[in-house]
Amino acid sequence: MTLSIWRYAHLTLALISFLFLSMASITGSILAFNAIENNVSPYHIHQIKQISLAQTLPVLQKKYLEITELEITDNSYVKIQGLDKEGNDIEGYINPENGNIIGVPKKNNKFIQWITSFHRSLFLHDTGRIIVGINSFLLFLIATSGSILIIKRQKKITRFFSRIKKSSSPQYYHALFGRLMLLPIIIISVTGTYLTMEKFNLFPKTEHKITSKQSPDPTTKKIDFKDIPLFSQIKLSEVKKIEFPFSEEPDDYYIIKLKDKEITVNQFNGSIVSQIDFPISQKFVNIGLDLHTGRNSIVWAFILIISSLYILFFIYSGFSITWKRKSPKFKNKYTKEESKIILLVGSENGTTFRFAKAVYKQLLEQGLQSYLTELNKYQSFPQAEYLLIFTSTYGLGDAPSNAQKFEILLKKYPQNHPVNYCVIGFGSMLYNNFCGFAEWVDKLLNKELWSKKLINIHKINDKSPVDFIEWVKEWNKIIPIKLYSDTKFYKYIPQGLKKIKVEEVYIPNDSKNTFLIKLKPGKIKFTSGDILVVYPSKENEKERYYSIAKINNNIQLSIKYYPSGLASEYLISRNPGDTIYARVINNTSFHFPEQANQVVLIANGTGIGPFLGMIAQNLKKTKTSLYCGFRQENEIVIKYEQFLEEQINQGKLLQYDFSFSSMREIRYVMDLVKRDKDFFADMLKNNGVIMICGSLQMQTNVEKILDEIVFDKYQERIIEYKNQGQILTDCY
Ligand SMILES: Cc1cc2nc3c(=O)[nH]c(=O)nc-3n(C[C@H](O)[C@H](O)[C@H](O)COP(=O)(O)O)c2cc1C
Repeated sequence: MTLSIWRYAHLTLALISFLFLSMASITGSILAFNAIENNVSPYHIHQIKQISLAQTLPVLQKKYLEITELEITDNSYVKIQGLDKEGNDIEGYINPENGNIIGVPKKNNKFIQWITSFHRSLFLHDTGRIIVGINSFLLFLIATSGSILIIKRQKKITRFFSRIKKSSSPQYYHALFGRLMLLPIIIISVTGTYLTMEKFNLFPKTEHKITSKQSPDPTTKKIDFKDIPLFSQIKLSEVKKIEFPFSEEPDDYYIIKLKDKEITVNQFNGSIVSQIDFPISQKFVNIGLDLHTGRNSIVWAFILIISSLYILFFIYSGFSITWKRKSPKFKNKYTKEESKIILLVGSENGTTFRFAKAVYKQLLEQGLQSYLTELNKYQSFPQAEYLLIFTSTYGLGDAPSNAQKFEILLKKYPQNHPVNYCVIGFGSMLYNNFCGFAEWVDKLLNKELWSKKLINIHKINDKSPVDFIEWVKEWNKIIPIKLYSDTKFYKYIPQGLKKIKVEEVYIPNDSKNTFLIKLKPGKIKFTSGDILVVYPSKENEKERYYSIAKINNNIQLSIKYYPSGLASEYLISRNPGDTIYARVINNTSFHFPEQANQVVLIANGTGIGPFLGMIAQNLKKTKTSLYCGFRQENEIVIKYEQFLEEQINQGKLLQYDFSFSSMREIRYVMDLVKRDKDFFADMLKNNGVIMICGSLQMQTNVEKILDEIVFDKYQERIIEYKNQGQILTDCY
């Protein structure tokens, strides 16, 4: 709830100001670029902070007949006006160390003047300045609300700069770069706001004037500049302008305008005649201008350019996040209020949606008012006559993510009239809980007083159109609304498949229970932890997911062999040189953590597969340990051991430990974790990362033990570490 308030605040502020901010960022980056140009100009005096007036003025006095004015510009150029030894007028930029003229002042570049005026006031004078000031303040609020969103995302303020779970989504980059650019953007916005407020005199401006009683003595001989103590104290960087006395009259003085005061100095004895201290707000204006424009530092001006460009990126990525959130994945023709047939879908990877959409399309073709949505969007459907549930199952018989709220919503929104329902479950017979979630949904609906079961639950194994047709036939028998009963209407021809060459198939002599296959990836981009989706037949939509190890730039898969299993049977009978059809899924949530100080990899069985690649790719030599459980020590395990020993010798792995569950002493990988409990508790406490790959049962057991371990030692819960991205899992 609070998250959405901040999110809406962040979005609303961005919506109000994005046009202005885009223009201000573009013009701001041009001006910051101009500041760099000015800084590298030969007229820019870099030692301006070291040279005093007592050094410069005598040099000028010697070189020129008369100096009327000396000015230090905002770009640290030293400019003089006066007469040369021949009595000719001079005006130019000088080198304050030798007094030589090094350039003639030019009029400001028209384009830069135009950009400056647009940046400051949008060519709207005072109104424009007010708009600019307000929008600068809005930028400050956007940065603040964005910071709060990051704190909420990271759970704790102290984790503000901790690792963000990597993904290729715009959210990830928005948050990642948002944190980096936060400080400069806050500085830009605060100084922008301050400078506008100052312009409108919103701060008190009391000047403090001190006048000396001492009257000048015209008979005294003029003393040398270098002997005037005040002139030795004042550095050129503090000066804005010096007006020299017109004549040798006693009441003609040096008027020295500094950044924070104006001093009138007696030309004969160098005493201070009067001093006006500018208000403190003037000092802040100078600091504000330095920070807002980068006029005095190339590095800061460069940071300002980068920040301005990032503001443009944040506008783009922010709107793309909102667009993705708001834009419906699917547009219904009829509303849920008027629809008679409601199709509710639970799907993680979209295949179940495909079947539901194929049915939905046919219903629309027959002019039937139908409505298709996710199970998480369940509510009351006032006109519903039929409720068709299509859902897959994940985890250990759990709901896919877009169906997790269904049980609560079902209780919350009882239908107010009888509705016929049927459930079509999508799952895989390879799992113990085949279509477990669909069964649960069927049970829940059955209990509702308003529900009437139309057809018994149908279970579809492995997205099989043949299985689906069985349900269609049953439906067609009972319901007058007819659906196509040919598999071709429900088949899916996978797109974007790549041909990949087989390099080697390693089948151990003692057991082919687990085998390795090496593939030549060609130009495909991938890394260890990504997923290879293998299609045993190009025309067939059946697919299998395998976790990739990247070793010597090849794809290596560790595969469990299922006799007569579609994909494992297919892969084990490949020969070197054969090609297979596959595609890579970029699985960013299970990549080796780049920034972790320590990583522990935990696996069982073929779960070791991606870890072999991650270890081989550990060129940074991050402290990495591996714990793995197998049934017994056999040929493939010895092959793994040999590989891991090599990695230890190369410094890519610290240590590994294997457990065996069918040897004399029965040990599971959980037992190894329990044995090294202090090590696990401490490494998590010290921001280490644990990666788990293998069976879901092993994941559940390991997480349970880790939970006990961190609770015993530090009274913490494992869920917190999971939320912080310190426990990464890829189990099946
Ligand atoms: C990690 C994982 C866990 C799964 N768990 C189960 C399960 O417990 N029971 C089951 O019947 N199917 C399970 N499946 C299979 C999916 O439910 C099945 O592939 C389904 O067709 C996917 O549909 P979807 O693409 O719409 O999400 C699992 C699949 C994966 C990848």
